[in-house]
Amino acid sequence: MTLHLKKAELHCHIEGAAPPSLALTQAEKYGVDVSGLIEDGSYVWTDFSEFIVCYDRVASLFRTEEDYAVLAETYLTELSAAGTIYSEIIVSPDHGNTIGIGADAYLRGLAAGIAAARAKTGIEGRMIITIIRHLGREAAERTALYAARRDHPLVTGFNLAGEERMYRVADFARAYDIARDAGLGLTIHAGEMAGADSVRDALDIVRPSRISHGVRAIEDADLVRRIAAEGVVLETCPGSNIALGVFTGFHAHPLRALRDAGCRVTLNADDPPFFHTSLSQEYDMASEVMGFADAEINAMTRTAIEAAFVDEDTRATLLSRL
Ligand SMILES: Nc1ncnc2[nH]cnc12
Ligand SMILES: [Zn+2]
Repeated sequence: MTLHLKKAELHCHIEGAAPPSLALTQAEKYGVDVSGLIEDGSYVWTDFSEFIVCYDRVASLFRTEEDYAVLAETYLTELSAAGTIYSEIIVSPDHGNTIGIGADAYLRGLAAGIAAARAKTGIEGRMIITIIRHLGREAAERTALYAARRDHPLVTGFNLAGEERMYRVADFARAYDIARDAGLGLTIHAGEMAGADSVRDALDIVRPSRISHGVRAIEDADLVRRIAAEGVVLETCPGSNIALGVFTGFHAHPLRALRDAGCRVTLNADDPPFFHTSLSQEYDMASEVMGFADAEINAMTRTAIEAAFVDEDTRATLLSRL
């Protein structure tokens, strides 16, 4: 168990953090039939494409500012109970538009949830606006412009999620230029469902300080050396990778190999209940199955705080709490 360890998370999609029990409550509230979506208390999907469909169906059960406030507060409160002092949630204004409340109300709700959790528990939270790869370039640039204009103190970063096997990183170069010019921290999903080329493109074109996943860089030793040399931080999510079949199990996951090669690595839960995990379970697995000592896990937590998209005063305060 790692309950005694402080924790920090850089990578959790907020709709992907909704427990099935909360999704069921939402479905009842809106009279939505969830057969085929939730069975025996678990989300139903079999591969990445189905996972994305399932994710979008769950997201559609959150329809008001208050629904989003409850979701963020619930998740962050649970994280705090496991010793977590910092969390970046990945948020998607496109979902706010899809459900009809609009991006502003969507972010307002999430921000209220973050503030409520902080007031109750002290956990610090930030929002990373994501563009969604399979929605294409125009939608991405629209969302990037929105992120650049939306000068909210809790919105501090920019990401690209969705189907990595669609489009090329170059198609999102302008969206990232907009986000970079706006001063947002940059990270990008790469090296999860696609291989080393995708990670190399992400580094060349986006020049991010972090990569979401990045674990398939292990397929190319030169690329691993480059990630280590450039100090790019990997937001690894082992449980997610295993659930999605990227690796066959924890014994086959490259977290340790990447760390031993000098890459800066962190532990994250991605979409915890979809992948039957949680941040504390990722820490437990790192300790009990992957064999990392407490000091090595603490180093990953410190790396997360060092790489967090926060102002320097907040970073210093968080580091002092470790
Ligand atoms: N693991 C993941 N990869 C890409 N896009 C996602 N959106 C939600 N979870 C995701
Ligand atoms: Zn992710």
